[in-house]
Amino acid sequence: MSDKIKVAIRIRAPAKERPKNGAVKLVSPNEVSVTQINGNDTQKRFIFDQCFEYTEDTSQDQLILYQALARDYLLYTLDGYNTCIFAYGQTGSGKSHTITGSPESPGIIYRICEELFEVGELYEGSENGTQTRFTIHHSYFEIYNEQVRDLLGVGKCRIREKADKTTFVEGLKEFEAKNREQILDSLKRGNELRTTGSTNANEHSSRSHAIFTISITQTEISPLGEIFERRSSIRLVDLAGSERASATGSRGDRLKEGSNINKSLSSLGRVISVLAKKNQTKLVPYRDSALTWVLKENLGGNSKTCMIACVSPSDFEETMSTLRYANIASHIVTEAHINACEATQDKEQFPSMKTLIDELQVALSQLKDQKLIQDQMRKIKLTNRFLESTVEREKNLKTEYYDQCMIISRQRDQLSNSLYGILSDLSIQGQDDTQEAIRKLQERSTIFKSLLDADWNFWQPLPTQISS
Ligand SMILES: Nc1ncnc2c1ncn2[C@@H]1O[C@H](COP(=O)(O)OP(=O)(O)OP(=O)(O)O)[C@@H](O)[C@H]1O
Repeated sequence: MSDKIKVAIRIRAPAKERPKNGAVKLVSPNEVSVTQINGNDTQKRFIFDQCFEYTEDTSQDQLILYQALARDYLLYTLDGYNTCIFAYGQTGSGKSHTITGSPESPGIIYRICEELFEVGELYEGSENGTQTRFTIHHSYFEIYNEQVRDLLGVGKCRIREKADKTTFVEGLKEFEAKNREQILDSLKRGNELRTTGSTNANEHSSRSHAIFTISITQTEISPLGEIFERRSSIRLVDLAGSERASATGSRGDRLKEGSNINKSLSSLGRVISVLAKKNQTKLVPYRDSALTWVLKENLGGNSKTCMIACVSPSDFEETMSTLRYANIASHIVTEAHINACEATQDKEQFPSMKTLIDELQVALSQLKDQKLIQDQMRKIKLTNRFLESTVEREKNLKTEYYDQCMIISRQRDQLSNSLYGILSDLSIQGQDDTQEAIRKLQERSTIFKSLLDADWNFWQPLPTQISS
């Protein structure tokens, strides 16, 4: 799909250190006027896709810019397009403020991270049997004095060309991120390593071009095991600022850096003007600088790209130069397409994903078996506890019965003694007392029998039936 590079203008809040020879104003949401304050008050007007003015509430300004402009690029990326937002402008005009910002006044990267994971959670999961997985990676590098340096990994990297003529940074480390904090932590670490320096125009001036990339892989697996994959990335580029040595007061290293920055921005300008010409047949000089070589696809290939041109409200010459540059860029057309591949096209990956599904199914059935064993273990433990309490109860019962048995045995002894006494009496006293002795004997024999019965019951088997 052919797509024009979108160009937006952002007018920053006035800064004390800036010259006051111009007045940049918003005429309408897509038009700015620049007036030169030189007695004649010459005015020029420029039309762009969108224009943003400053207000007293910096944080609110950041939110408005994100919602009205940058969010669309996150959504395009989620649709599967490669996208890029780059901030261009003179030094101190608010590029880093726009791209990164600060925790108090978060810029585009902060806000993208916030929404990316929220949206990721919504997309992920299962619907109609189709599983969707989201994987997010990020990388961060700078181009300083024409050298590429990984800000998250170690050392220098090289820009290489692939067989399909796209370029990539060889050796650049990509890190997976599971949440917003992991990306923001990398951003903080990278910014601490990024080359900055102090100039007359900006106390914390970026002396390198910084490129932060978030890559998203969305994998959908249908119930039949077919795989549909989208891989896309969003590049957030904070360019070093164009500057005039006289304005920045640079010397020594700062001067050398400044000259390299200007060279690469001029080369970006040349690439932009070649690309902006309709039916251009001229070779695009991407190789002229590391910056244009690495941004090749974003400027003239498969990418939806947005340029945010940052300007100061009162600096006539610099603002005019930025707006002219932006105006040329607004004519560039890129060819963005959704980076998706279906299972049928992705034959190499298909068998490996099928193997993965088979392995997952085996693991699942093993887990089910484990669950069964756990259930049985629980039952056995319960039965065991029940058996223990039954044995304990039996023990107590036996003790009770034993005590009763002792009592009975004592009573039986007493009874037999008494019987023995009666029989002795009988033999001593003679006939008259016989009747009385027999009566006593019968009475005691009844008691004796009942005691014997009780004794007999005691030896009945105990109730031993235990349910499992
Ligand atoms: N729109 C804005 N509102 C409020 N403050 C801003 C705005 N733009 C920039 N600033 C402030 O101005 C200062 C310089 O801005 P910033 O560092 O973003 O400029 P820059 O274009 O990245 O400069 P350089 O090219 O030198 O790195 C910072 O303190 C920043 O917070």
